[in-house]
Amino acid sequence: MKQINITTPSKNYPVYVGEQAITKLGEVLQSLTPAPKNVLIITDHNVGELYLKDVQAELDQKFSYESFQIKPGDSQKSFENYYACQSFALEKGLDRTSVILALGGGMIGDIAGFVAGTYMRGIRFIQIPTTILAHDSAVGGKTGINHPEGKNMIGVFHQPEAVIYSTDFLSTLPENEIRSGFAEVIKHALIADPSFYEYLRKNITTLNDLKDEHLLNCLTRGIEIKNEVVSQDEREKGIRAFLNFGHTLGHAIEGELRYKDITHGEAVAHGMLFALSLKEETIQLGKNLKRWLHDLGYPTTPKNLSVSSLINRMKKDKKAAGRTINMVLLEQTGHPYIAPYQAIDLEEKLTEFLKEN
Ligand SMILES: NC(=O)c1ccc[n+]([C@@H]2O[C@H](COP(=O)([O-])OP(=O)(O)OC[C@H]3O[C@@H](n4cnc5c(N)ncnc54)[C@H](O)[C@@H]3O)[C@@H](O)[C@H]2O)c1
Ligand SMILES: O=C(O)C(=O)C[C@@H](O)[C@H](O)[C@H](O)COP(=O)(O)O
Ligand SMILES: [Zn+2]
Repeated sequence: MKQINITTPSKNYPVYVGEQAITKLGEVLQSLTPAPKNVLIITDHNVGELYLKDVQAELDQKFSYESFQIKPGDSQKSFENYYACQSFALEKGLDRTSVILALGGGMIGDIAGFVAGTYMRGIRFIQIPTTILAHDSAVGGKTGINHPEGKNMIGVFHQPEAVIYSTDFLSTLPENEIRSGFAEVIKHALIADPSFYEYLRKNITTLNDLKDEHLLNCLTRGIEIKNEVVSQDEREKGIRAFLNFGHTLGHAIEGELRYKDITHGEAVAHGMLFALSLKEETIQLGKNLKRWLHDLGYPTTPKNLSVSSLINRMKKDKKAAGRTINMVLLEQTGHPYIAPYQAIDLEEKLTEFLKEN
């Protein structure tokens, strides 16, 4: 098992990654001060069915616990479910010593983290990620829920006590979720590490390659890159915005599709291709990435998207300032920067992009 230490101004914490990492859970909980009075596991029905018993087995006879399950899917990262989790926590008598366990992918990590960050003004939580994508979402402390008007519009920065990443849980992921998670791995490589990008290009030529040592390398290097950024800029005053590469359009697509019918990573993949298409210097990089993604089975952009609706959503992006849409672009691999755009200029480019992709 590997350990990566996350260092942020508000908290330092370990990420344990590897087969059977879940066996660390009891030890991690026992090390907390004050000792938790009780534990609340929040998960979704799919993950609950598969792995809740493994987590409960680590708690049995040591901690008193309750479990709460919500429906799967990003449309469930909602105010209604946030409220339902809070009500359950109150009913079950969680107090300020209690700990929430977020067992699932990024949807669960984000909503359960937000519940923890706001219950009685903030209690502790532990991330137990079960998707490849969650190498990104479980680290760095961004938590929150969606609003029909925009993705992750309501939330808090709240760091977990630990991340326990049991890679044996990843064996049941469906193919589209493997693609979704790998898109964020590609993002980390593109914004921060040209040699890691080359490694991925060479070694991941089919989804089948995403296992064993390659999978572990993807997760650990992705987490290290995220830590390098978040440790310098926890609250996104500057360089953390680079982690949003591909997200300005990606989030707009997810919102237009009502957080259904597309995975987060697929939407981000479209957003990265769009960003790379905007500058002469990265057009070839974008064309190569497009061919690779196609070979890995990523879908083309959804049809029937309204350009003006997408642009309206991009204007409300959290990086936008006044009427300026701030896009994360690359000078080249490993060199991200922020480029300001007026909506009218992006509209034309997006129309062209959607026709060709
Ligand atoms: N906080 C952050 O920094 C951050 C970073 C990236 C993404 N996100 C957020 O994360 C969310 C996406 O996360 P995700 O891609 O993990 O999606 P998800 O949590 O919705 O999981 C995807 C699907 O896979 C299922 N699933 C999860 N683990 C499984 C397993 N081991 N085996 C079988 N099925 C499993 C889930 O039930 C769900 O149907 C989005 O809401 C996105 O905004 C947050
Ligand atoms: O951690 C970050 O910072 C990121 O931007 C990581 C993204 O992959 C993630 O999707 C994040 O939730 C987007 O944040 P938002 O602030 O744009 O909602
Ligand atoms: Zn993301």
